[in-house]
Amino acid sequence: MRTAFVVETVRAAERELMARLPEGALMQRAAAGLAAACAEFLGQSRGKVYGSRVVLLVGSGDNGGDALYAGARLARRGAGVAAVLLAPERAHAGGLRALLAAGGRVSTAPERDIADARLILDGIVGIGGKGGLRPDAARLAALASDSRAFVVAVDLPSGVEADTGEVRGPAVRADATVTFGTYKPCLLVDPARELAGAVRLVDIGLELPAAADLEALQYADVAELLPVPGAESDKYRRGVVGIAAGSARYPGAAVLAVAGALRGGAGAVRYVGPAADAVIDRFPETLVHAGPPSKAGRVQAWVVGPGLGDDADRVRDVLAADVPVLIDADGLRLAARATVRARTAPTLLTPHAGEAAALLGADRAEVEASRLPAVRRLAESYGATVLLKGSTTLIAAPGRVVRVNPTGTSWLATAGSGDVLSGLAGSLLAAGLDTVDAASTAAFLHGLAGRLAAWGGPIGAQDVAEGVRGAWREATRA
Ligand SMILES: NC(=O)C1=CN([C@@H]2O[C@H](COP(=O)(O)OP(=O)(O)OC[C@H]3O[C@@H](n4cnc5c(N)ncnc54)[C@H](O)[C@@H]3O)[C@@H](O)[C@H]2O)[C@@H](O)CC1
Ligand SMILES: [K+]
Repeated sequence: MRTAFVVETVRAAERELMARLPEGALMQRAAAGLAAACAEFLGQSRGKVYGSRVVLLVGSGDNGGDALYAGARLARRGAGVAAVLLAPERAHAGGLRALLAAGGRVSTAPERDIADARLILDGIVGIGGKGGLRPDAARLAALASDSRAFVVAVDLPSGVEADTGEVRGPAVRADATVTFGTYKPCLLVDPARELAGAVRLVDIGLELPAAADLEALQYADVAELLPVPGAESDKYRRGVVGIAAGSARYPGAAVLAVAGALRGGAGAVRYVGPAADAVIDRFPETLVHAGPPSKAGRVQAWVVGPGLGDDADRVRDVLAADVPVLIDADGLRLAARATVRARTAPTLLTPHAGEAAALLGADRAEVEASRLPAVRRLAESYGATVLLKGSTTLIAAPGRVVRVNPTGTSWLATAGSGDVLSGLAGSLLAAGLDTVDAASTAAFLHGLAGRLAAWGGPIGAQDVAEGVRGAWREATRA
């Protein structure tokens, strides 16, 4: 599991460690890791450290100190290093001395130095940043982001909100971020994540609490969670998932949800609704039923909503079932909050940003700008697990660590792709995973399937569904 911690927790762990180490030791560890990563970045772009022009953007805190010490190390290896000091009298004194002693200099022409640089280190602010970047810092951030240089953010891109991933004003756009001790939430959650580039973690020996503030499944976690049929399995023991989706107007949503469900590990898929012919045509293995969901026969989990139109009765009937229910698309509009809260079996909501905004009474843009607070709020207000779809899909449940999906791809932003995801997650629920595991495993497979299917080109929702098997294989092989 990849984990991230908020600033307060990182600070506490740093204090605890600093008390046991000689003064400055922690910063030296950080700077050494940072310099090594920079040397590698310089090497990768077919050059070398010796003779490379490096510019340090130095704020007045320890983030600037890291940049200065790392710059000193690069200068000792022959790089031409210039430091742009935002507040010369408050720059980290030890770091500046080290840089000058190693042959580095203070820039007197920042614009020219930045334009000539091959590598820029953003040491403007780290976890001590408060509010939006001040104007002089914002100007440097813009110069660096627009430059031809490879930009390395120190700890995090200056200007982003460390704990939430929000970006409220100007910020550095980095090609890579070298972060210390642990990931911070902003390195995993958009819009900040997008500004971080490739993230490198430098171990500085922090001891962090067992419960993270944010976590992301890795291949090994997914492999462990995915249900594998045993010798004693039959279709009922593997779980039956019910799909209440589709309408005369939108039969395709039913087909796609079933397509996802068939690849999600349940032993059988039961379809209930008016699109049975379309479903059977495409997937003859589906069990279909024309009456209300409660009369369809036993299922271990329901998916309700994709392409449902205004069929509130079907939603009400499904919500009355005493099994886990996934609510998506039209179902989200039709499910009363009080009904969801009153359920005793688990509920999983899977809105995209627009649907989440409608449920929260907020703006879509606001939800997209602050995904992490939004998904937490929604989970609390419904007393349910919420999977918020988007550029970084998040999964929250009351009392649980929020999960972020690491496998997304923008090619998944295609019609019907969400229907496949809901079927897939519903199938995993029926197979016995809890709501958080089912949602995060489904998002992981779905993202991977999208990537495998896309290969850098456009895809449709059917391609994603067909990619799930390959994704499953890849996840369990690792
Ligand atoms: N505390 C530790 O033990 C370690 C800290 N390290 C580094 O230290 C950083 C934290 O250092 P600090 O606590 O000094 O804080 P920062 O250096 O992150 O930021 C504080 C400084 O930035 C300025 N600042 C704050 N908000 C600003 C804004 N909106 N616009 C412009 N300037 C702003 C402040 O005036 C202050 O001088 C970490 O991110 C990391 O890079 C590492 O050296 C590892 C060890
Ligand atoms: K920074």
